[in-house]
Amino acid sequence: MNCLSPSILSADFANLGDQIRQLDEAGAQYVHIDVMDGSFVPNISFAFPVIKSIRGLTDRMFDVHLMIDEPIRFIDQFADAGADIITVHAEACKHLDRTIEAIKERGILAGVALNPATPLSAIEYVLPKVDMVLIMTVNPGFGGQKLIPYTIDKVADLKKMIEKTGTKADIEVDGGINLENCTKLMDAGANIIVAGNAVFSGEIGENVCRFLDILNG
Ligand SMILES: O=C(CO)[C@@H](O)[C@H](O)COP(=O)(O)O
Repeated sequence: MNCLSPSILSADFANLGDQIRQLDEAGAQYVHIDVMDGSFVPNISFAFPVIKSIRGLTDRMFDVHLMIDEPIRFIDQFADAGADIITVHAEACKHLDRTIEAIKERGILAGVALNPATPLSAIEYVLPKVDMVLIMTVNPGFGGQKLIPYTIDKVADLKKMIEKTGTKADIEVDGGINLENCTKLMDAGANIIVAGNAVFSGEIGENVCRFLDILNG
């Protein structure tokens, strides 16, 4: 199934609750929550208190993307705050396998993310253990960037790798995705589309519906 995961990094934080309700009512299946620590990426966003405070507003999947160093230190807090899926960066974990196990021990879904320049071989051995692979289509840290074209080939290569190994991970893509380039990523094999600016600029409900029309073919 193809799903939309709007990134609330691009939301109006003064009206966050209302904007999350708009996503929910329009049918977005996931809420993408970007956590940044100012170390792994050159920006700082928000963390547990914000996630906890919006958890009661929707039953949609909370898709928590940790752009933080050594995320294993905080898995329990993010699970307690209400994450349904926690995605960690392969580049940020000294012990990636142990970190994935720590997420799974909490009974939630585990994802692994790769920066644009990181080869797929970095996740070869953990692929059977994860529920989702997140291919960054921009360098992480900021919303509103332009998609890096070579990442589309990377998605296609990941799709082949998943098929060849008989594994079942979803493929999520994130960064610079809009109504114009979204189909290319789906054709390459992505089935979970993250979009920030393209959802939150203008009329949120209408933007979600336009994405869902594309995702539903
Ligand atoms: O993780 C990130 C950025 O690091 C993304 O989730 C962006 O927040 C997506 O925003 P757009 O590129 O779609 O505006």
